[in-house]
Amino acid sequence: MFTQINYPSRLDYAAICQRPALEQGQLDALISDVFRQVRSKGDQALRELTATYEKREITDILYTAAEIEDLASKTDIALQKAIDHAYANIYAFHAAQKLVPNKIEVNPGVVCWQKATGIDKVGIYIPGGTAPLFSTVLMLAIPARIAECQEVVLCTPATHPAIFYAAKLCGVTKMAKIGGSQAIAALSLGTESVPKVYKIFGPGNQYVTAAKMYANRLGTAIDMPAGPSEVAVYADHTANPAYIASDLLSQAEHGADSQVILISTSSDIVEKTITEIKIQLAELPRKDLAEKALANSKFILVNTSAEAIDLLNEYAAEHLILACDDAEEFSGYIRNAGSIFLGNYTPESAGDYASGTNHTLPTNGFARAYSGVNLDSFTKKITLQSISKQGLEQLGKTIIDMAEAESLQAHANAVKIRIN
Ligand SMILES: NC(=O)c1ccc[n+]([C@@H]2O[C@H](COP(=O)([O-])OP(=O)(O)OC[C@H]3O[C@@H](n4cnc5c(N)ncnc54)[C@H](O)[C@@H]3O)[C@@H](O)[C@H]2O)c1
Ligand SMILES: N[C@H](CO)Cc1c[nH]c[nH+]1
Ligand SMILES: [Zn+2]
Repeated sequence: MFTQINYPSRLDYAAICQRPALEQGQLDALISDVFRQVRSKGDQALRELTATYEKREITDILYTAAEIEDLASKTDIALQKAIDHAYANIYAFHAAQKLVPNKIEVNPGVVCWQKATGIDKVGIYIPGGTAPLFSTVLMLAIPARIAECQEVVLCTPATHPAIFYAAKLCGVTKMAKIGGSQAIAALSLGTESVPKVYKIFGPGNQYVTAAKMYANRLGTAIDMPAGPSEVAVYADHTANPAYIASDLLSQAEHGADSQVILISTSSDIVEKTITEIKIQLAELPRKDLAEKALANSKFILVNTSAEAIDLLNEYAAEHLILACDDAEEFSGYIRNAGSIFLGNYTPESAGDYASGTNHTLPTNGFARAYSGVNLDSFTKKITLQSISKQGLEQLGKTIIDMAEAESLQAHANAVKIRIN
């Protein structure tokens, strides 16, 4: 079902950190062909690729305002309330990330500061291959709204009413009926119906993620590689095996190429978690997908918490659950993870939906170098400075000395002409 590894050495870490992946050469060929088709045939390519990869017929690429309104109104009332609650929490957490204006007088008369401006045109991808992830609408459209992005283009292959309800709530009006790598190509290149954007956001399967990385090479910014979901759980003797099993299964059910990892100092916890997984798995509607993901997964026994820390930092999980004594102190030793969940009462699904943090997170070890989506992802920072004549008189010699040493006389002259 999964691989059990007892007391690995550092030499085993590279193999443990491997995620399931499609054959790279074939994936690259598919993605470059999709981009080629979208570049040459625009909307018509989107219709053809949707028929090929999704067995769906589409005529108009964009939803009309009336269609959005109609679909949104079909959302169950209890679900509307849940989405409203999640909206408020996600909004509050992201609004608190706004840059506080801070002018610094670095020398008398020399003042520097920053301002953040929203990226004008952004594309947000909402996954919908095997599950309609309307929660992702909130995760992307809320920070886009707070950042005051001027144009937000939403692409999704899914048609669940809640996607439209969430989009309406967040003020998104441009929605395209397209998914997969063809949606990413459309956002990157532009077509008759889909505007070309400056930055593409959102999670997705390996096709979507590879397409985002391809778009990035063409010059469109992306949030980060946010591919197949994963979770690592660190559990000591204080953990609850039933809770751990539920958390591991919550990410395993995302797709066959998800991966879940349990690292524990207790063989008893590992054994009991395995038993719990079997019990809980049997009841899941997405049992088949979860089972396939478990086949990619690893349960690892380590000697000490220090070894666990080492391995967790190497693995750089998208989600890390710390089911251990003094989880907050333990979290201080974690350098690489997308998002950390502390203690026995913080399930990972809280962050997926409603606690307020963003669920669009780096996978496949990219948490070593990337952050998850946050308000900053939707902004650029512009620096500003204002120098008085007296300020320039004081700073001038430093600038002139440095410019002349770099053999850039015109740079030095721009100061000399003002102060001499
Ligand atoms: N990292 C994160 O932040 C995060 C967040 C949410 C979801 N996810 C992940 O997003 C993924 C969603 O995947 P999904 O497949 O359900 O939806 P998706 O919308 O990402 O992809 C579905 C689309 O992929 C295309 N596709 C499918 N098979 C193809 C093939 N053989 N060739 C070419 N194109 C193909 C189709 O166009 C299809 O509509 C899951 O892996 C999930 O774990 C990640
Ligand atoms: N766990 C996903 C991120 O990897 C996000 C999500 C959305 N809905 C459910 N889960
Ligand atoms: Zn999830």
